[in-house]
Amino acid sequence: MNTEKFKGVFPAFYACYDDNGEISAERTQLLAKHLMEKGVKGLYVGGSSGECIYQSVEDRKKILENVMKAVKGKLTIIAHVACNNTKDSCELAAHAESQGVDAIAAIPPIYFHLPEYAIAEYWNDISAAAPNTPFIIYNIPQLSGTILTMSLYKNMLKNPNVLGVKNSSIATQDIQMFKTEAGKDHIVFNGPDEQFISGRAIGADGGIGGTYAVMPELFLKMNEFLEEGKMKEALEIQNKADAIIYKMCEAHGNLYAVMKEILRINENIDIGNVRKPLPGLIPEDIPIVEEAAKMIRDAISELQ
Ligand SMILES: CC(=O)N[C@@H]([C@@H](O)[C@H](O)[C@H](O)CO)[C@@H](O)CC(=O)C(=O)O
Repeated sequence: MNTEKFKGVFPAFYACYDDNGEISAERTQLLAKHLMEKGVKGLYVGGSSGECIYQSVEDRKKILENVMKAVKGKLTIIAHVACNNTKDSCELAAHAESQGVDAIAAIPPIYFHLPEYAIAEYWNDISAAAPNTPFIIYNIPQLSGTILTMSLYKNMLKNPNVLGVKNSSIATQDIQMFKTEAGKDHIVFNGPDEQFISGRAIGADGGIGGTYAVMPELFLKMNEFLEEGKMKEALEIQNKADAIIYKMCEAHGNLYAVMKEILRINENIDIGNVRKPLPGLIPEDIPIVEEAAKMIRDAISELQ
């Protein structure tokens, strides 16, 4: 497998809605082009930040098709396809392959706590529906309720299409364990943006993050510094990024609602609001959002 194209900064793509809350093809393409111009390596489409759990199969196909149309093969595209049932997930996996994505990804099944052999079967069924596309396990135990154990990972590595893990668990040590187990020709992505540099330092090849899209410059610069061995400089930016994330998390509205508003303020890009039941912004959130938007502008202007 060519793993080079998976190394770097991958914003988790946001759901782009029109003013009625339906998927907007135009706004999806606009955001994809905007991020491409910022110089990111690729996009992670249809994950948590993409509000996948609140979208229909048709919604998700439409988003991916428009991202593919916008980037025209110039970015590495990873499509998250899990739908919480095997049939729909396989349909999205086959669709993603037909669109020419670089990899597909999937969380484990949620709600019922299934035995590991059933989780492996779920992932392998999805992978088999896109037989010519690498498969990435999305480990996000705090949301999915399932931990990617080493025994489950070892079992999954028997599938030659398994490329690695997008690791959103909080312990960075997990990154090291997945990396060591699978070896050089596999990939591990850092999930928590708050510890981008720690994840990269312990072995992550790149990062997929929900907050990158509002401040790609900061994550690109951190990545650059890390590649040059400049840890002190990278840490300085990480501290600023973390302060911004904590500020954004102060709002009553969901983090994605905050970030969509920040895109409007800082970039003049309107991708609509969040879909219910995610809470939208309330008037009291506006000063918080404005402050976070300014913190982002300041941090970018301070980059060397
Ligand atoms: C729990 C969670 O949502 N984690 C995010 C982080 O990027 C997160 O938004 C960020 O670290 C802020 O807390 C990502 O790992 C999720 C992600 O990349 C996705 O949208 O699929």
